[in-house]
Amino acid sequence: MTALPLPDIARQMTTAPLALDWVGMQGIAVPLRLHGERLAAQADAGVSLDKADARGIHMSRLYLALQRLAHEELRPALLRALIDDFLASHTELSQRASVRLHFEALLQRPALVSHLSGWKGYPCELLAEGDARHMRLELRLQLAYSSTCPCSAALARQLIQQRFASDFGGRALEHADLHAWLGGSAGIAATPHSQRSLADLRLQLRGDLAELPLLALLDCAERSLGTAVQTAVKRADEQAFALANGQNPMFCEDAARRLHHALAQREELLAFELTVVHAESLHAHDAVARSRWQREAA
Ligand SMILES: Nc1nc2c(ncn2[C@@H]2O[C@H](COP(=O)(O)OP(=O)(O)OP(=O)(O)O)[C@@H](O)[C@H]2O)c(=O)[nH]1
Repeated sequence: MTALPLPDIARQMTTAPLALDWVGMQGIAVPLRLHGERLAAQADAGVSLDKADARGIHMSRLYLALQRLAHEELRPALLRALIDDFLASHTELSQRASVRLHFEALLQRPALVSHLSGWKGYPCELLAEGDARHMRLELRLQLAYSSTCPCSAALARQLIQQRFASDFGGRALEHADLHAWLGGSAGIAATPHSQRSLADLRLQLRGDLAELPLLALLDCAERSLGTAVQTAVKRADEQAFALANGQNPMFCEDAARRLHHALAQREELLAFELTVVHAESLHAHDAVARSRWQREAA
């Protein structure tokens, strides 16, 4: 091949000058290091194109800067360094930069009672965006849980009472009869409906955090709900789950409030927006609640 100079279109001037909010690439495959483990991720990386007459940005420079994700632990400082790299490689062109990472955090979760554990995948998204001075960091987490309808639970209890009145009305109660009745199908004449539900948390993190509080925030959210979906399950675990559901009936409003109150206590957060979706088994549509919070200025 002859060593002719290669045409460089990105360095040309455009004939239709206009600054652009964001230019970059989406869906770049990258490995991440999280808690020392390697994870597969997809990255969206870009910069603003502030120089209105510049033809294009230099995509390869952003792509190459992303390669450090493969070697360094994913923490806020690494994202800050990436934003700085993006801007330093586009000094004439861009004032703002962003990187968004999509990945699944695979975490080992213990069973409720037995000594078993299993793996649970949590869809995550981490966005860092900013200029040379400020960086906004947003962590999006999704977690699944079970919600039992409190209205349905009350209606079921009423039916059980009615069945009790019809089976035992007008006769003296014998402990043994009642015990047997409770343990049979007559004693649970109706069951409340429950459904797999999803919490979608968009959490704005403080910029000065040394580590990503991903696990702590997931734990906090799952604790507040009380009925996170399980991994390894033996009958003893299933019974504990039935108890947790029975003690925790939740409308979508209840779930949103529980999460809100728990997350608003977290020091790592500046703001959040949360959505809970209960994929109703009573209806063919979902019940949804949203809530927002912002830390008051000190
Ligand atoms: N700006 C821009 N580049 C694109 C686009 N689609 C593909 N590319 C390619 O991205 C490649 C990398 O661009 P640059 O980073 O400018 O590559 P380069 O000129 O070899 O690198 P530098 O010498 O660092 O500027 C080029 O081959 C472009 O053709 C696009 O829509 N916009």
